[in-house]
Amino acid sequence: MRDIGIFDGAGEILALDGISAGYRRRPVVHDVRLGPLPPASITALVGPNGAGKSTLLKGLAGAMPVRGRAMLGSRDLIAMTPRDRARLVAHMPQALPDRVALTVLDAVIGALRAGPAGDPPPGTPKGDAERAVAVLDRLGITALALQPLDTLSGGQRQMAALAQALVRDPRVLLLDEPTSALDLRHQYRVMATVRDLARERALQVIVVLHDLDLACRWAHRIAVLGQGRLHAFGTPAEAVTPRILHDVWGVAARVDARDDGRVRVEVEGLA
Ligand SMILES: Nc1ncnc2c1ncn2[C@@H]1O[C@H](COP(=O)(O)OP(=O)(O)OP(=O)(O)O)[C@@H](O)[C@H]1O
Repeated sequence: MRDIGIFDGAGEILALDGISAGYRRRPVVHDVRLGPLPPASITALVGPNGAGKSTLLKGLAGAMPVRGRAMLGSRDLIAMTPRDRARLVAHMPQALPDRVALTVLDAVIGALRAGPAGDPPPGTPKGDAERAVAVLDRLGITALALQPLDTLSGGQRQMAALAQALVRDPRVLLLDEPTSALDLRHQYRVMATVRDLARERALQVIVVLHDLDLACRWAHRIAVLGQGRLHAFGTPAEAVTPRILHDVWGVAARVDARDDGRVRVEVEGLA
């Protein structure tokens, strides 16, 4: 397998086994077996609207019931108590934070205090407010700290939501379309920050993305979900093929392999 930029080093492998989830007895995610996901890596979860991507993330985050196993090293996230899982997993949902009068800084501090958080890396400031400020700084949004959420643009609220997930110092970071409202500069900033954090802290990152170019550019692994089932998993070149684009998205597309092992997708029409 041609691999791109996976970092050597510490960290635990994540592997999903037989994950199923649904709503009021309507199954939506079916028996997903995914992995092993290397430590310190980004896995992009892609697929058409309604494929079950958000449902899968919510299940892993403990926000809805789920069957199966999600092994982080030797620990099963699904079998853990909510408190133990909250220490390891942070979830940025698709829905943006409410338009409330809370400032960004208070919202990020609130996220940190919402439950038991992970252990911060050495050198992290001790106080909750200092920890929150450090995350805003890392994301380049310190200037928003004292602005109320209800005065922010959609993209700014998306950055605030990401800060709420990052401040918890998780081992597993689940991001649901974190760049959908962002301009090019902020898309780059978010993906580069997430990549750097994955490397520095040996995080597992699973990120839902609709933009396949963004996914192929930043992710080490791509998982393709269609109608709640896993259709492909591998490096971008392995998982994003004309056949998969045809079968899962219903489009006719050209996929150009690049020298660096990444791919570029050109949709030419509907299949
Ligand atoms: N709260 C809910 N109650 C009932 N059904 C739901 C609920 N949320 C999602 N669904 C259904 O589950 C299916 C999968 O939805 P999900 O949001 O997981 O898909 P997705 O792949 O994230 O889609 P998108 O790319 O459009 O965000 C859809 O058919 C959707 O209608």
